[in-house]
Amino acid sequence: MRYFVTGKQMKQIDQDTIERIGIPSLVLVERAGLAVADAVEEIITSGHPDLSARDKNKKNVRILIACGTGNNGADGIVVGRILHGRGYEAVVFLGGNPEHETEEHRRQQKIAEALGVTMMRKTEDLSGNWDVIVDAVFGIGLAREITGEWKNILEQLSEIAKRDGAKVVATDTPSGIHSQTGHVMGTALRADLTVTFGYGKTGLFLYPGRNYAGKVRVADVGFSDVSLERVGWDCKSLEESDLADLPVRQSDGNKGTFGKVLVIAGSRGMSGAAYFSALSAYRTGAGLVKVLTVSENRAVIQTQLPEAVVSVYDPDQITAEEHSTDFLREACDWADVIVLGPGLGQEPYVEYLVEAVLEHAYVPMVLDADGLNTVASHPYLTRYFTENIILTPHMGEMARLCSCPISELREDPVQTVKAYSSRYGVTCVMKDASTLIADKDGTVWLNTSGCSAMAKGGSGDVLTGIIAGLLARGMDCDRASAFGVYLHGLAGESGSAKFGENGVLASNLADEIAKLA
Ligand SMILES: NC(=O)C1=CN([C@@H]2O[C@H](COP(=O)(O)OP(=O)(O)OC[C@H]3O[C@@H](n4cnc5c(N)ncnc54)[C@H](OP(=O)(O)O)[C@@H]3O)[C@@H](O)[C@H]2O)[C@@H](O)CC1
Ligand SMILES: [K+]
Repeated sequence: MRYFVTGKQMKQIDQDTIERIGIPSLVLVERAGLAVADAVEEIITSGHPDLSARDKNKKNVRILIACGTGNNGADGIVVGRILHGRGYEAVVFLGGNPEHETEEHRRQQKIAEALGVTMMRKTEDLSGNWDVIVDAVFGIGLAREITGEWKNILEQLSEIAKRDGAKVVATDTPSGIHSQTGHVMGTALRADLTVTFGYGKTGLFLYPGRNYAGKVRVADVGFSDVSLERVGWDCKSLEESDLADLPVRQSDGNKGTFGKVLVIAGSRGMSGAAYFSALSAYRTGAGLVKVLTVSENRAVIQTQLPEAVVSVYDPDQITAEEHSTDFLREACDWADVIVLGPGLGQEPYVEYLVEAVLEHAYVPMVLDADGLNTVASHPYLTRYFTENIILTPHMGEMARLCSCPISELREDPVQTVKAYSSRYGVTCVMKDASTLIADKDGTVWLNTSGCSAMAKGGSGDVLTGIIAGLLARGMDCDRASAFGVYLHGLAGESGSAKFGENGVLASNLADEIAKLA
């Protein structure tokens, strides 16, 4: 499990480490600079074929370290000093008003001066022919939109990097990216690699920040989890080693042991969503899957997925009249887990169907797609929400549920999903390029697996089925959601490796999940 923090939390961790624990700031800055210098050298010697050929003569490798006036700049000066000491042509650019330089910054300048490191202040000198640019302009101290001189400098650095084909290594955060929201604050310098200190910063994993950060490496520079526990964190994130926590399949189990999933999905002329959810629930390990759908879909689903039990209804019989939905009560009683919504459509009867299921279900439920749209158009249905419910809206559906534009939801996505879950006491999976999951207690998971292959028809139905499968295997709503999203992303990655990001289909995702879950 990884923990991501906001810039503000990281500052408190800094403070706790220095003031309470007693590790001097000088030590932290030194280790931060060393971690970046090592990463730069790694790029020079391995990642960049042109450079490794010239590595025999380190003096020919030209590295620019662009430094701001804060402690991010102080880290940068350390990077310059270390690389200079290792024999590279490392040049430190000091930008901004010298009167604003921090104590650490001044201390590092003195050391660098004593060792003969080249330092310059004129922006005209930026235009060398650089192999690597180290961005040490702004870190977690970026406090406002970037304008004026710094905007010009960062834009100039972007152009120079492009022109020279230089690799850009960001120190802690790419300058211009908000460490909490991932927003571009006026302008930002795109990195190939970001070496971030202590803990991942949420903004490096949310878009557009994620695009600017490139590969992210978290370097241990001396912070301790003791400080993290005191200060708190913003989100959790699953990693491959967490898959060991998936429930083990009992060797003496039967199909009842592994849970019965009821998929209430599909509408006239629309059977695909029901099929993908049911297939994925089975592929994730559910013992028995029943699809409850309109009569017209019986034949096609039985043919596509003979393993599923298919039960049907006539939509014309579902009305506001109470007994018209009695069959739904019986179906709910049968299930250990319910999926409600994929491909249900938005005909008037769907409101009565959704209400009846929400009212009569006492087991964990994944509410998706048209189930969500129905709740958005009939907000009174939220009164049936319980902690057993997982909502899986994409951003458009979330905007409808919250009655506000997507742009507003993205202003602070972590807070958006947290506020919704806490308000209604549900688990909410807000699906986006970086999906966020929040439970009723305010814990947020940020998912880092997956790729653009996931943005395709049927992909959401597969995710719904995966989460249902994990619920059927006995996981709690919050963990089933976080693990489901993570596995879904991994399935996208392994599917892409076979078919390419353009070629992966929802059915491939369901097939890949079989090997992962
Ligand atoms: N001991 C430690 O603390 C450790 C810290 N570490 C490192 O320090 C970094 C945090 O350092 P930090 O707090 O000094 O902030 P930093 O990111 O350098 O930026 C502040 C400067 O930027 C300026 N500025 C801000 N926004 C601006 C804007 N829009 N436009 C223009 N200027 C703007 C602001 O100016 P001011 O607001 O004062 O005018 C100030 O001068 C952290 O990311 C990590 O790299 C590690 O070494 C571990 C130990
Ligand atoms: K930076």
